[in-house]
Amino acid sequence: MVTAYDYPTAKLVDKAGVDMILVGDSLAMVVLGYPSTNQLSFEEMLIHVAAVARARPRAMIVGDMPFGSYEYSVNEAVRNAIEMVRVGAESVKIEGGSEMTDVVRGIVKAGIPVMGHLGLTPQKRHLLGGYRLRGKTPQEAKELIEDAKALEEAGVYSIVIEFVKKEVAKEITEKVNVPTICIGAGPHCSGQVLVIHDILGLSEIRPPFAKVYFDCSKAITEAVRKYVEEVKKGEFPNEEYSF
Ligand SMILES: Nc1nc(=O)c2c([nH]1)NC[C@@H]1CN(c3ccc(C(=O)N[C@@H](CCC(=O)O)C(=O)O)cc3)CN21
Ligand SMILES: CC(C)C(=O)C(=O)O
Ligand SMILES: [Mg+2]
Repeated sequence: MVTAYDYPTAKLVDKAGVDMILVGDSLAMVVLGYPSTNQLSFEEMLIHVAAVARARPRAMIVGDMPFGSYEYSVNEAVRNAIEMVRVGAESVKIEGGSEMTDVVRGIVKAGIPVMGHLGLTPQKRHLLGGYRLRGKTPQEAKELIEDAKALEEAGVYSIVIEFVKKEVAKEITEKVNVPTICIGAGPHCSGQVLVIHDILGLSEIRPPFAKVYFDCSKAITEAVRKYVEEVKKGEFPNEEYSF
């Protein structure tokens, strides 16, 4: 799984062969320039889910429920999940464990597959005390395993495990019967996910677990620098591009 937030990127990552495209709320930070994911509105998320859906990818589209769109009540969570599906999401992801089981049940009852998200849940970072590695103490490990079981029991079809000790992610993967999709939680998971801007070297804040596969930032700056230079020199547009 990889994130994508717009039409052309969705086309490109789908062509690369991913199984799932996550329209993550990381959109807030990597595309919209907000300081955290907490600033993203539900309306902004809908615009990006719709853009990805227009690419009609083969991969399944997972829409990340933004902060404030599923916490007030089960009713509001279901209403918003339905809105996500109306604009093109094929499943939704919500952050949280045992405390979110009623919301998971409600959304699944409405016919929408729900993906869970445990460990470092960025929307709750003030409560967790920052973007820190989770599952370091036996108590934290125990809670994560219990949360995973509670989510499975509530009906999630998969669980994202973010920035958790690899041994704990392994134990969760062994103890639940739904696939685990990990990010910064080691290799002993059913699948992996990364933020596309991290893969391409286009993010300012890059977590320690994100690998840059190709640094596009230099290529972009260089291409535009050349264009500026050619325009200033009067080399562009030349005959070929003039009509
Ligand atoms: N570009 C990007 N990639 C991501 O994977 C991502 C985002 N943005 N934004 C939303 C969350 C935030 N994530 C993050 C962000 C920072 C750290 C990080 O630097 N952790 C430090 C400690 C920082 C602290 O103590 O607050 C570490 O070394 O553990 C980890 C995960 C993962 N998610
Ligand atoms: C990193 C993934 C799991 C995510 O939630 C996001 O991109 O918002
Ligand atoms: Mg997210």
